[in-house]
Amino acid sequence: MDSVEQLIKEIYDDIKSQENKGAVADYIPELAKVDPERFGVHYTSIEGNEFGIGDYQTKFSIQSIAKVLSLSLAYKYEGDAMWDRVGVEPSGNPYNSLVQLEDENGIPRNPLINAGAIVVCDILLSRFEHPLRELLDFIKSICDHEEVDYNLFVARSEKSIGYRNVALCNYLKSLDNLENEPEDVLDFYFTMCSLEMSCQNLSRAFLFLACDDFRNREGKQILPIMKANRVNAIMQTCGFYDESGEFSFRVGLPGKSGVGGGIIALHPEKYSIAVWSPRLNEKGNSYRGMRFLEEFTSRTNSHLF
Ligand SMILES: NC(=O)CC[C@H](N)C(=O)O
Repeated sequence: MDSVEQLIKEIYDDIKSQENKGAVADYIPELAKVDPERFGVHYTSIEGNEFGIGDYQTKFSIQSIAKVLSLSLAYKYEGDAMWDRVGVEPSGNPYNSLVQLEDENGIPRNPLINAGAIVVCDILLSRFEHPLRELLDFIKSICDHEEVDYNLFVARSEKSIGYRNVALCNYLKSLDNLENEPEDVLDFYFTMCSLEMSCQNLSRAFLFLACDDFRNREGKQILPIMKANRVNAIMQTCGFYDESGEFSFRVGLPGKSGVGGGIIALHPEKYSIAVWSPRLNEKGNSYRGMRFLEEFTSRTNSHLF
């Protein structure tokens, strides 16, 4: 463990001493207020060894990282029937793109782009009486009941400018791929994206996807192994939108980014690691997060390929 700690510290210090590039996502007014120089990393091994550095305990807006959690919950209950409504192919397009939906009859390419995540929200809305509470309980069950919550200021802030997501949602409805009213689905989507977690919360929470026989504190398995494997496969191929190939190439792990500047990545049967740094590259992924993880998997020789 010492050497992993040492390595994380070295890479962290090294990247911190270099110019920080990119820009904070300011299209969501609340997110524009975040200090762009925040930088945190937290590592959790499947044996439970942990190490954090920098702002690893500060909660931030996890945004699209939440899409993996809602997908896991929906897949757990809905099973393979959900793949009739959302695909599992990389889109090669930005996360909020509308272009493929018309050609592909309203079936989004995958559940990690906005259109696909909106369909997943619709599935949860139809299945549960209190879907937001259900999602939060699910997350608490995987992160040892730590304090995590939605930030309703961020949700409202996104709603005030969420025109593209309104368009996506209405379009899905017109193509018959939403059961609920677009307004309700969007409220759920924006609130889900407003979830706040720290790097420490995230790397602990994602162990259920890294570890085949993961059991939470109550001794429960969260997802059957084959389902967890498939969620990982979707993260590997679709977790970084039109930079998914690049992340696979450079970092070589399943992972997911969010416009709040967070990235979670995991190595099956070894560890889960979260990085937060709000400045984003032009594809909307954390500049330092990508750099850190590339260095980390190169120097630990844990690129999966
Ligand atoms: N990539 C992201 O994190 C995008 C999520 C954000 N809530 C949006 O829909 O624009």
